[in-house]
Amino acid sequence: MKEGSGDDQNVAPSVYSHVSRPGSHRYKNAKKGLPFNIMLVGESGLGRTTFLNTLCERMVVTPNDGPNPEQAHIAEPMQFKHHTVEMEEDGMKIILNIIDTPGFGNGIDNESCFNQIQDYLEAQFDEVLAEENRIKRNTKFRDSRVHALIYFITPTGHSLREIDIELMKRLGNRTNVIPVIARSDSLTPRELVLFKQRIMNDIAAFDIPVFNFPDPEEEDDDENSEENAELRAMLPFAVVGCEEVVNEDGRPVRVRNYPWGVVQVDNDEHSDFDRLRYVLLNSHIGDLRDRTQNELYELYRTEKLSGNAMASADQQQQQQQPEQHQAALAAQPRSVVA
Ligand SMILES: Nc1nc2c(ncn2[C@@H]2O[C@H](COP(=O)(O)OP(=O)(O)OP(=O)(O)O)[C@@H](O)[C@H]2O)c(=O)[nH]1
Repeated sequence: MKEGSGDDQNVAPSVYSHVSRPGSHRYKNAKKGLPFNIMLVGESGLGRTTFLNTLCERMVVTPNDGPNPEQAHIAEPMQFKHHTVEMEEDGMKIILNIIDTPGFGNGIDNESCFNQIQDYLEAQFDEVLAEENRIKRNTKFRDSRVHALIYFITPTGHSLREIDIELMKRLGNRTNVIPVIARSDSLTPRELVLFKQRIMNDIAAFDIPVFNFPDPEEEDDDENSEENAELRAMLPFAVVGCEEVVNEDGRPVRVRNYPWGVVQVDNDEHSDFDRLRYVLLNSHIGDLRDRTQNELYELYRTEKLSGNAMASADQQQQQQQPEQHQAALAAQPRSVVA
C-alpha cells in the first residue's frame, strides 16, 4: 500500500471480491477509463480520510494522528487536496479523482470555506465554458467538474446545524450534493432512524437542493424505479469507515472493532456504506455525470452568459451615454443669448 499525497496515481488490487452489479454496462466502452470527480467535505475528525480509503479499498492517504493539543488553537486554512485512483468496478475502468478539503469548518466563521468551495466548483465550469468557445479544441482537455460532493454530517442525533444547511444550500446548484451521516456507528439503530427523519425534514423545510433519486412515479423502468424508491428511503446514507480487514471463513471482511462487538462496514444491516459505494461507482455514476452536464452546468452557463450579456449591455449603454447626452443637448431648444 502506498501513501498518496498531492496528485498521485494508485493502482492496487481490491481487498474484497465484487458482486456483479447492474447498471454499469452503459460505460463499458470507455477503454481509457471513465473519469469521475468527487469532493469530500466535512469537519475534521468526521472520517473523510477513512471514507476515502474505504471507498478506494486501499490506503490512498494515511489518516492523521489526530489534533495536536499544542496547536489546537490555530485554525488551519482549508485546502484542496487531490488524489487520483484508478479503479475497476464490475468490468468498468474508472479514473476516480478525489478532492479532499481538510480544514473545512475549523474556524468560527465558515463563510470563507463556503466561498472557496463555490469558487472552486465554478472555476471548473468556467474551464469547460472556455473550452467550448475555443475555435481549435484541446484534445487533451480534462473535465474536472465535480460530479458529486459527499457532505459529512456530524452524528449529533438532533437535526441539521446551520453550517450544514448553509453549505448544502449554497452548493446544491453547483454540484450533486450527497449528504451522509458520518461515523454512524456512534448512534443506536433507533437514534439513526430518527436522525435520518429529522435531516430529511430539514432538507424539505429549508428547500435544500441535494441529489435525489428519481421519483418512482416518474420512472418508466420498473427495475430502476424499485431501486430508486429503496435508495430514496435510505437517505441520507449512514456510513462507517473501515478500521481493519479481518479474515472470516477465508474471506476478507472490513470492520471496526468494539469491546461489545464488530461493525461490518459492507454489511447493509450495519451501515449504508456499500449502497453508497454502489450508487457512486456503479448504478448512478451515469446519472451523476449527466446531471452535472445537463442541469447544473447548463444552469451555470445560462447564468454566466446572461450575466455577461447584461454586464456588456450596461457597459454599452454607458459608452453610448456621452453621445446620447450630446444628441439630447442638441435637440433641446436653445436660448439665444444676445
Ligand atoms: N467510530 C468511528 N470512527 C471513525 C469512523 N471513521 C473514521 N473514524 C475514526 O475517526 C478518526 C478520524 O478519522 P479521519 O478519517 O482521519 O478523519 P478526517 O475527517 O479525515 O479528519 P482530518 O484529517 O482531521 O480532517 C480516526 O480515529 C478514525 O479511525 C467511523 O465510521 N466510525
